[in-house]
Amino acid sequence: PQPIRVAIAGHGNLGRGVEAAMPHNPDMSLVGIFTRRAPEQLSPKCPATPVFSMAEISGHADHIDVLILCGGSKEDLPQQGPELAALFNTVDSFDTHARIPEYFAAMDASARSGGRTALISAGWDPGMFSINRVVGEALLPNGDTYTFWGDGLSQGHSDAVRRIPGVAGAVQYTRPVPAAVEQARSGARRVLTTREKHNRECFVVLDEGADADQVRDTIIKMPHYFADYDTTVNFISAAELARDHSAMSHGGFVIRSGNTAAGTKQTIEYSLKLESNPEFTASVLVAYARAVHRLHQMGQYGAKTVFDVAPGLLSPKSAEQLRAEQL
Ligand SMILES: NC(=O)C1=CN([C@@H]2O[C@H](COP(=O)(O)OP(=O)(O)OC[C@H]3O[C@@H](n4cnc5c(N)ncnc54)[C@H](OP(=O)(O)O)[C@@H]3O)[C@@H](O)[C@H]2O)C=CC1
Ligand SMILES: N[C@@H](C[C@H]1CC(C(=O)O)=NO1)C(=O)O
Repeated sequence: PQPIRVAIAGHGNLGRGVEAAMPHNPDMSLVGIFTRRAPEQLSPKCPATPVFSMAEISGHADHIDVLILCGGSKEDLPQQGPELAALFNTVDSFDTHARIPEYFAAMDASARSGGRTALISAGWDPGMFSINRVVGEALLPNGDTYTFWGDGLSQGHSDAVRRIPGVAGAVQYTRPVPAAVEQARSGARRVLTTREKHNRECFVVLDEGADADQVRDTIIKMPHYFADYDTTVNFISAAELARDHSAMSHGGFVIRSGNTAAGTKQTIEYSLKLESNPEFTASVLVAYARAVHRLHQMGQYGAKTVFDVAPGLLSPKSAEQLRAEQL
């Protein structure tokens, strides 16, 4: 069969991660990268990959099977997603959890208008962790679920800080609170508040003349990202950011702790240890691009989430092969 023709919209950490994932997926080919910057500004991993201006993307709809949206969730995807979902089958990693219902509705209307399939909020959280939360509570109805991230770099929170006027560069680390992790693992099933579970720490490079107190205040009060957490903001130089904060490792785990009968304790745990958050997330997006291509061929139009995708659709192997090898 013809390779699945994949393109990237947005060339940042995630977009570069998709480029890195391509050689591991020989049933796919990368046919282009689209950017809002001047194409000649970009240096694709493979110099042969054509780079186009985002402004001309509508002219490429006929030779792209799946467009992987790699923009930022804070500002890019809410605008780019609905525009592109009418023209292309799309996969994205939209992760502003509180806004997922409204984003789903906008993507669903747009994808249906174009007879397209749009898989939103893939990745690991939302994404693989979401699946494990849903399966965990279905399997152990009498139980509690805990999600912990880090210690590591959240790309969504880092992107959100970078969008603040006066910020030239930034990263955000998510730090689980040890006492909360202990509580979750103890099986005591205590309710833990958002603030009790994680602290957040930002390292920010300011533009010349920017007001540090105003930037700190904007971060700490930012709804959906920082308002519900104890957050520390450190101001550093661009050189320090490049030297000390280029690694993007992360990870975390989802625990479902429950009882199947009085006193019979059962625990499910799914964990990730990631040396590169963007490369792992991009690998998830590429597997879901395979599923979206198949869903579209099956006439499954509109917006989907990871809850709607049968695991077998992620695999390049046939259903028969999977039954024989992995069941
Ligand atoms: N669901 C999940 O588990 C996860 C979700 N995510 C999501 O992925 C999103 C993207 O993260 P990430 O790739 O790290 O974000 P980046 O900041 O690296 O990139 C976001 C966009 O900014 C533009 N950009 C990138 N670098 C530059 C630059 N040097 N100068 C100007 N513009 C630039 C690119 O658009 P253009 O090329 O058009 O200029 C790019 O698409 C996050 O906001 C997060 O929400 C991330 C990890 C996990
Ligand atoms: N969406 C997150 C992926 C995980 C990490 C995270 C956090 O550290 O708050 N929440 O979800 C990201 O952008 O890295």
